[in-house]
Amino acid sequence: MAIRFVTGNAGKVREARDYLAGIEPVEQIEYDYTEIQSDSLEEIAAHGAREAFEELGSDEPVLVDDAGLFVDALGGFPGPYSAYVEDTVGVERLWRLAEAEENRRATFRTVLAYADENGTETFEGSVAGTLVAPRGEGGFGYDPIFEYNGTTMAEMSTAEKNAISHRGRALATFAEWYAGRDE
Ligand SMILES: O=c1[nH]c(=O)c2ncn([C@@H]3O[C@H](COP(=O)(O)OP(=O)(O)OP(=O)(O)O)[C@@H](O)[C@H]3O)c2[nH]1
Ligand SMILES: [Mg+2]
Repeated sequence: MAIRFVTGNAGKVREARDYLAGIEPVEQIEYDYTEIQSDSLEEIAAHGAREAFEELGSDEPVLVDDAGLFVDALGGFPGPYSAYVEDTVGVERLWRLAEAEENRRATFRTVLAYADENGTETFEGSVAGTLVAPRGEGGFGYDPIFEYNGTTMAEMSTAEKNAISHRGRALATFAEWYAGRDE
């Protein structure tokens, strides 16, 4: 059965399709579920997936992805507020904030929430890296300033990014659970 990926972010869809190719088709649905205010990506994603599954109707499962960039020297900022900060401060100025710090380590986290008639399951993935001056044309969001092993995520192909990224890791855990679930 197709999985309805509820998101306005085409980059997330590209990565999920690349990872789940041969497992299940992924359909993008642009439904604006409530992103509750919380420190927990898991709570935000699980709440969104449940709401979307109930509001959208039909029995096809839904998937929601809530992600954030946690900068060590900034106490984890912007974290769950990463989309708001991308829109207001912007990626370039967030880099300039980090540039002033000696410690430029950051972690990207994503929580995937899957909801169907049996309930809601969540899957987390994270990756630690270093913030750098923007490089690369691929990816989306903060990818140009997030370096992993000498390469920014915007310099990677979708498959290369999936092999190391927070989302790729969450998708791997999800795919393993999905293959073993009772239908
Ligand atoms: O460098 C990045 N590499 C990634 O892999 C990645 N994944 C998400 N993001 C950014 O982090 C915020 C998440 O917010 P978010 O989870 O609410 O997503 P969104 O608002 O873009 O879409 P959605 O809520 O409709 O799914 C947004 O600013 C995204 O651009 C990423 N940046
Ligand atoms: Mg969002």
